[in-house]
Amino acid sequence: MIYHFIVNPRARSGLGEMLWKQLEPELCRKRIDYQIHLTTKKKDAGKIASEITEDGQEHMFVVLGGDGTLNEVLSGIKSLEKVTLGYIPIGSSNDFARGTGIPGDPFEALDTILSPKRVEKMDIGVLKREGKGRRFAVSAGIGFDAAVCHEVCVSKWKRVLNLLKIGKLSYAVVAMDRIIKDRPVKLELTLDDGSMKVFERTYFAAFMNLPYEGGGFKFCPDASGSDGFLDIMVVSDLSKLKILCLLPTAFSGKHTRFKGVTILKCRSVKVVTDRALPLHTDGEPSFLSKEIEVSLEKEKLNVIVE
Ligand SMILES: Nc1ncnc2c1ncn2[C@@H]1O[C@H](COP(=O)(O)OP(=O)(O)OP(=O)(O)O)[C@@H](O)[C@H]1O
Repeated sequence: MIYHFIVNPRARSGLGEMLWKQLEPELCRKRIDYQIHLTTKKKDAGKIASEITEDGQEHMFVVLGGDGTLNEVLSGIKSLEKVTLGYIPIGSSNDFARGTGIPGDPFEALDTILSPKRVEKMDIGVLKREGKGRRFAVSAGIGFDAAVCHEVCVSKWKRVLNLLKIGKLSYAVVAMDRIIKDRPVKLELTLDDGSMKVFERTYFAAFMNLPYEGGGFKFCPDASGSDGFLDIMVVSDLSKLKILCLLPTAFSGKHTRFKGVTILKCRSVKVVTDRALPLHTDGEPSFLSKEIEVSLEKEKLNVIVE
């Protein structure tokens, strides 16, 4: 089967193009049958994936980019179960690779794809708002973490820190700023078992398919991309000072000990807030909303993990 390489040359401020130039000779040397699809702008990766999968046949994709490019590819795939995905992580946050165990080194990741030992059937999440769905592989969120994604996308910090090779710090820098500015909301969760949980002063809720988001925050240490469940983390009823203390401990997953951090598991959840909040899927910001539904797609995606 032909390998479709979908490459974001602009990932990590231009590193994508440089790495592709280093990896391509390896494909030629190994006489791999491949086709290259370079993105030229936002949303291109989704269009490419959609066009390739339109024929309803099985396909092999290799995504070279960050979590954002991977998310766009997911959104374009017609039938998830007909695609086998290899991933070469070169973004600034790389939470998909971190959460699945895909090698962080691009050459090692390419070797894994070309000689796979394990292909996992992975859950893919979907966030629905006003009847429209957006897929995610890592996480979706409402509130503070989504506001951080919005701001990282427009802030100069990510570009500057990427150039210094510490791009993942951009989330931490912007997070500090948002904590100071954001106001809490009332949040109601209705889980698929019928139970309802109400949180009076909520800063954010993260719906995690994998353990990490935001460049290494281990928000749901027990999340697994193949268990058929979403893990939810709600941060509520805490002072801003406590949130500031809590965030660094989330890098190791120790934040779950704090009173005010609630972890839940479900297959689907309805979310209502008393004020419209920003949303994100895999760090890609989307609209503001007061009512969303988060669940898993019925079809699973075949992901080369080892
Ligand atoms: N050729 C392109 N030019 C400009 N933007 C692009 C291009 N291709 C993709 N994009 C956009 O760039 C954004 C970020 O890309 P990507 O996720 O690959 O890298 P990153 O931001 O460095 O990594 P991460 O998402 O892990 O932080 C995505 O939202 C995507 O839509």
